[in-house]
Amino acid sequence: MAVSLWKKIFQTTKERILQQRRVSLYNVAHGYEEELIKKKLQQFAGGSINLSKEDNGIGILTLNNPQLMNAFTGTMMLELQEKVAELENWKDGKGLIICGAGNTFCSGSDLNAVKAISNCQDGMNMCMFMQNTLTRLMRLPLISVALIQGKAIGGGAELTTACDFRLMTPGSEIRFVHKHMGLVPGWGGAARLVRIVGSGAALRLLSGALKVDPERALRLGLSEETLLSSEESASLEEARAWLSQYTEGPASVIRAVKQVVTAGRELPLEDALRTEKDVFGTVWGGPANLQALVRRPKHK
Ligand SMILES: CC[C@H](C(=O)O)C(=O)SCCNC(=O)CCNC(=O)[C@H](O)C(C)(C)COP(=O)(O)OP(=O)(O)OC[C@H]1O[C@@H](n2cnc3c(N)ncnc32)[C@H](O)[C@@H]1OP(=O)(O)O
Repeated sequence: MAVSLWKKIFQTTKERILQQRRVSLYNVAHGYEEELIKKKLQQFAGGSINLSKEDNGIGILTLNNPQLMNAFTGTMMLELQEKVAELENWKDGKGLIICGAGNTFCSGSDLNAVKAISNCQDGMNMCMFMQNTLTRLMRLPLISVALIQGKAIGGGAELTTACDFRLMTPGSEIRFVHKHMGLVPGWGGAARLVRIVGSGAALRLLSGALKVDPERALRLGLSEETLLSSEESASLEEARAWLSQYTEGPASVIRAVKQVVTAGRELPLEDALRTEKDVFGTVWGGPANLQALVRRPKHK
């Protein structure tokens, strides 16, 4: 009886944590028509989003449309949503690196597609589609890093803010060019940028459409580190090594760490505390905890 009650409580907690992660910001109640925009996006094909899941629990997500500086075509937006869903179901995952093919990050949305869907309804639906996807990406229980080589422009700059950390290669730049396009960020990039660099710096970056080089990004706290190499595979190796400092250890614990930080970042204090309690319950008395109690490590 007691065992089945505990099982039920544990199951409900787990479901609650999972639900919180997958919940979409927008649905029909907001006038969002996902099937409509998916059909539209399908018409603008090209490029791909590639995901490789390594045995060490690190995923590498590559934006692959180098002819257009990895601009997001419609089908790439759809593929990104699919890959995020795949990562949500990857129980052994601990970390994620997002990078671009051809040694550049991403130049935002494909301007050819944007021109064709420049009416208000399509624009709103595309905006809600990308916000839903990038919010799910941000909430993945994986420690995520944007590896910025070359240029991260417009929506590409926004994508970097959906990651926990940004690493830049020498000579790379992040630039919110939206103002020059008569726009503001619409993929959630402004809201996230304010939380990363503060409202004053965010206002300067957006209203000036300023180029952010690695030095400025470090000063602003937008980037964690400037890597030594700007060569494609060497910088990926550096990013892997950087991330491994934080993903060392059992997946259950690393994922739990990300979950409590996500709750602290997003929820009002009391809700964050409750989530922390729920997540704590998933690791307390778990294998890693029991093994540590046997080993009794000294943290000198
Ligand atoms: C909310 C998101 C928002 C939205 O649309 O809703 C945005 O993302 S707005 C921002 C959209 N992006 C841009 O305005 C970028 C425009 N492109 C550039 O500024 C430059 O191409 C740059 C800085 C990315 C790269 O410059 P570079 O000199 O290194 O290369 P090229 O200009 O020769 O580019 C090579 C080739 O790629 C084409 N290209 C680049 N970006 C895009 C794009 N976003 N959409 C479509 N095509 C793009 C560029 O036109 C060149 O093709 P070519 O046939 O040789 O002209």
